Amino acid sequence: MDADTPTDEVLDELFATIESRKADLPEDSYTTTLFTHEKGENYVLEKLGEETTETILAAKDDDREELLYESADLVYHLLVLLSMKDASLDDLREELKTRF
Ligand SMILES: N=c1c2ncn([C@@H]3O[C@H](COP(=O)(O)OP(=O)(O)OP(=O)(O)O)[C@@H](O)[C@H]3O)c2ncn1[C@@H]1O[C@H](COP(=O)(O)O)[C@@H](O)[C@H]1O
Repeated sequence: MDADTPTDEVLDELFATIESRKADLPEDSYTTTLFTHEKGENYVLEKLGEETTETILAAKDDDREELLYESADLVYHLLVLLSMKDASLDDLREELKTRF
């Protein structure tokens, strides 16, 4: 993924990168540390809890910049969790579509 990626493709690119890290487990990757952590998926669940709290605090502070930053952290960790559980971004899209 790079800065030239069209905005509407960012989530797909990010999810593809996460899937690639899951397959290859390169050493210098934060995503790899999530897939290989000694606490297993519990570590990602903890991170999701932390990022959720930080997102809520940013909203309560009316800090738009921080809200977007923490929301991005939250979405990234959620996508890692979906990948870890062998669910995909398309599965998420399908679920959302059933609610239209
Ligand atoms: N989108 C992300 C992304 N969002 C958050 N993070 C990491 O998630 C961690 C968040 O944990 P913390 O909140 O503890 O981080 P922190 O900076 O100490 O604290 P805060 O200021 O965020 O509260 C940080 O280490 C961030 O770098 C991410 N790490 C990777 N990605 C994407 O994943 C791709 C692959 O990354 P690697 O696996 O590292 O190659 C990258 O190209 C990015 O596109």
